[in-house]
Amino acid sequence: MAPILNGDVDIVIPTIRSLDFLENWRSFFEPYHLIIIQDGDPTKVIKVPQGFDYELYNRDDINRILGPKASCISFKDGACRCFGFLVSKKKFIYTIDDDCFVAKDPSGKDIDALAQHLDNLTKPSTPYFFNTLYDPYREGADFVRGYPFSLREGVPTAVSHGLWLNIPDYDAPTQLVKPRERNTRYVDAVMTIPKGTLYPMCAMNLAFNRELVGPAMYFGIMGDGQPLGRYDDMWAGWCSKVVCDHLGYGVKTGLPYLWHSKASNPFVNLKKEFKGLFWQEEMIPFFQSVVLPKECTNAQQCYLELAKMVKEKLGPIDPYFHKFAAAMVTWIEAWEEFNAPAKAKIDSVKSA
Ligand SMILES: O=c1ccn([C@@H]2O[C@H](COP(=O)(O)OP(=O)(O)O[C@H]3OC[C@H](O)[C@H](O)[C@H]3O)[C@@H](O)[C@H]2O)c(=O)[nH]1
Ligand SMILES: [Mn+2]
Repeated sequence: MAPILNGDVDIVIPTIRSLDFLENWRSFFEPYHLIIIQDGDPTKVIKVPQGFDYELYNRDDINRILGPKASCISFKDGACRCFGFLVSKKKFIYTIDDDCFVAKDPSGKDIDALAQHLDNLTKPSTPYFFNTLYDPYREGADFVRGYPFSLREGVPTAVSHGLWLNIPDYDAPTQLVKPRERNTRYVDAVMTIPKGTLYPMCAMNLAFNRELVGPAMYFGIMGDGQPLGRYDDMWAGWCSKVVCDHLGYGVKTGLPYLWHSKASNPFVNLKKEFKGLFWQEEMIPFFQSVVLPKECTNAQQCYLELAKMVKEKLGPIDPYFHKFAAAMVTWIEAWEEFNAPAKAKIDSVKSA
């Protein structure tokens, strides 16, 4: 793949707090364009540190730009970040939370997380056969004996999922029983998540190829007025993984690390996550059973088919999933409006 230029990347940041953390990233982020999604009170002024090239959207902007379609963008939840994915025109997205800082590798060197993500995204993935020496395209590694030569070309990588030192991304029950647990383990590896395997995608340190999988990176209707929260990235991770598996794209996890500085309130988190803790026992078998039609040849078409399946298969769990399926269609309508001129198969879903 051609080398990535600064102009090929947007950094999307959801914030309901402050952007002071950007000072810590200045040497790595200043050459790139930022898309800041200001959640919460739109009258609050969020200061962007001097010298960054950015566009900032608050709730009033989202409502003005999307009109009635704004109903598919969450309010009072980090899920609002997907508005930035929608309005971006770039090939690559990196999204990061505002309480994440530059981590150091075991040698004490600052980790340029964005550079590692872009390296992950420009090298192939190996979803069809696991390489036990991890990333075979990395300097100093290769495919091990017995690895089929017919599979060594790999497939395009659509998602790069990074990790976090210090505060781990635990669910509320785990946070409650292990309040002082910190992740101090730096694992020097990047792995492809095998085809057919789902994973808990965390959006704290996440990059993806917007052209390959952008339409499937919808973070759902969470937060204010919704029965669920903190399953925004999980939902997007399950949807994007089944879409990548169907389209023959790869998903990687591992390096880079960043430093997650603060734990969110576990009691608030428990309230947000509560229904998800048991609904996920039905959502995950649903995603594991998804078979997308071969006629679906891009992420938009796959996503509209998924929306139909969500309505049919998860709708019986709770009326929320009917709303969710409708929001998935609205998201694709908005995506088409802002991106692909070609009309997706929206009519067929609408008539379903
Ligand atoms: O109402 C809100 C709450 C938060 N944000 C922004 O979202 C980012 C994550 O917020 P926070 O660091 O408080 O949550 P964590 O529990 O650490 O994050 C995990 O869970 C929520 C997300 O899925 C996140 O990706 C996970 O890592 C941060 O930038 C907040 O400012 C918001 O916009 N609106
Ligand atoms: Mn956090």
